Amino acid sequence: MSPRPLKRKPPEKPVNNKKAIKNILTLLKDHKLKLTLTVICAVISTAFTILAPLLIGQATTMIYDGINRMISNSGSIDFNGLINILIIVVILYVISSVFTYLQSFFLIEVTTKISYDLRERLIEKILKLPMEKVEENKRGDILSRVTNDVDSLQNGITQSFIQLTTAVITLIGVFIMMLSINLWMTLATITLVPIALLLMRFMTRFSQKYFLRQLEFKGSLNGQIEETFTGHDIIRVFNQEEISMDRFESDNEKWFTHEWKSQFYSSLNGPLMNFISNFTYVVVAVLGAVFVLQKVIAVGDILAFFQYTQSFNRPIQQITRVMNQIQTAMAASERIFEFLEFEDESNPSDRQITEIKDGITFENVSFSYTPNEKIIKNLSFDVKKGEKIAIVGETGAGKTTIIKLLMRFYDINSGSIKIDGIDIEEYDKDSLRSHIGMVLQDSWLFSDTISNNIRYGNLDASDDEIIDAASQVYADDFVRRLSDGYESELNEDTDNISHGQKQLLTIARTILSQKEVLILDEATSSVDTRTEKLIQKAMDRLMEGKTSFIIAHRLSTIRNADKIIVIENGEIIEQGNHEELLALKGYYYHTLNSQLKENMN
Ligand SMILES: Nc1ncnc2c1ncn2[C@@H]1O[C@H](COP(=O)(O)OP(=O)(O)OP(=O)(O)O)[C@@H](O)[C@H]1O
Repeated sequence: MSPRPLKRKPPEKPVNNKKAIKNILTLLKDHKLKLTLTVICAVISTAFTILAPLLIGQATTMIYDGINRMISNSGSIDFNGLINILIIVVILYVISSVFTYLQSFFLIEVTTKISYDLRERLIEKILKLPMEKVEENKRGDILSRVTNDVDSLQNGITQSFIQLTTAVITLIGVFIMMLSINLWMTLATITLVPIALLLMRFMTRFSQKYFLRQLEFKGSLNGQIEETFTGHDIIRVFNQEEISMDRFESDNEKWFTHEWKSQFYSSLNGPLMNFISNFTYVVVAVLGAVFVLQKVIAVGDILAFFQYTQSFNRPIQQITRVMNQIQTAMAASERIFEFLEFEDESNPSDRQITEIKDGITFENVSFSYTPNEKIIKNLSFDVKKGEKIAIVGETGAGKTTIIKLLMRFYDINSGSIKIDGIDIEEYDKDSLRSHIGMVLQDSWLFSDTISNNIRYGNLDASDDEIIDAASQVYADDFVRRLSDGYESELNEDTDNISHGQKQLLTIARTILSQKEVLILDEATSSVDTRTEKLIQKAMDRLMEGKTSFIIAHRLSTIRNADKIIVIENGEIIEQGNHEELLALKGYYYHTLNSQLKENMN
């Protein structure tokens, strides 16, 4: 298959907050019970923490009064009362800790389940996407959505839920407690809140756009890292290290700049909030001193009030901090849902193909990937059941495209492709594909044992059937020579067996799958002559009695094909069997001759 230009994603639009929140809410909807429990636990644990300073304040007043009594010789500190208060404080803190733990416990259950479901939905979506969508999205970008974005969303929900609920409850509770101590001091504290909120909004708006761009570059960089890794040997062979590095550096730098800016603006929040908080502290201290002198409030109350002022500022700081996480989570949710909202591949018919009786016909088929460029032009040919048809032509002529059309990876623009006289558009796509087996140039094997790789063709196959399939394609010999035989593990890039051996294994897999129609994309990469002969024999064995499409590069291998079609720029320029095409003295004749001469040389 010919390489395709990589498409870069267009610059991302700013987050649609309303939609992102709606999407996050739909995720939370299924977990109402646990979320309610989380909130209840948060209320209890926070309420108990809020009560403690008041009691500690009372204890302080008790000590203060006791010392005064001792000075005036009229009594001493009420130690019993003091111990009672302290015991209650300890109990409050213990209960509060238990409920804080429960709050996290319920929430983690919810968020990990949400991530689990999202990952599953994303993978399911990848498998259901139409071909063009898969091809137009970079692998690294999709990978980044499944891993990074799901993680960011999970962290965002966990952190924001815990911190927001605690912060709001604390704010309300502390406000009530402060009011119960003194109205004026409370008013002085809360007048500074709107200023803090305004600053917070300003900073968040600034950092938000950088957060989003940062995620985008992360996706792009992931794609490049993956390409550098998978194409490592190619990059080295072509001495393209520098270009690769330049490309990487440019995106890495953009990531760096955006990450730096987003972190910078969000980190300004902390010092600003601290300043406001310290300012409040001073105002309250002055007012408190005046009120104590006027004997309006007790000394312990001042101490309690100071603690409340701090507890009042902390949630505001927490909210600013959490705002950034919410922004990241919303950006992540947007990228996740944008992907999930792609239309699935349509499959309107459920008509099944039980058996192919007559054959396959292409009638005046035209097709283009992009509106302006016709790749297949008015193509007509037919293949009878059990026949072998070879498709030949220069690279980029459209051979692979013909196969993609037969598989219905793309829909044709005009004409029709028929199986037994019925348009393939009238069949269920899965049923159509289930009758077709493929052996491609890039033999796709996964990291598992050799026997499981062959078994992929038919999951119910017994060990004997696997060995039989391998023997039929002459793979049994080399497999047995491996130290663990059929149980040998192929590594991630399957580079522990040769290219030719991989081909033999994929042929064995296809033999096992017993498909009626076969598509063989002949490997162009050179394997040694002995393996090449083995592969050829294996392919012949595979094709026995099947309807086969062979995309051939070496014309010597298709002499005995029932029909050969020569494609040029998406059109058939010659068709017939080997002898007929030789007699034409056209493309086939000349190409075959030049290939034979090359071989002799
Ligand atoms: N997904 C795609 N989007 C746009 N153009 C494409 C796409 N796939 C292939 N093409 C273009 O269609 C033309 C035919 O490609 P095709 O892969 O069918 O050629 P081919 O004959 O199989 O080539 P090769 O022998 O190199 O595999 C090429 O010009 C190719 O660039």
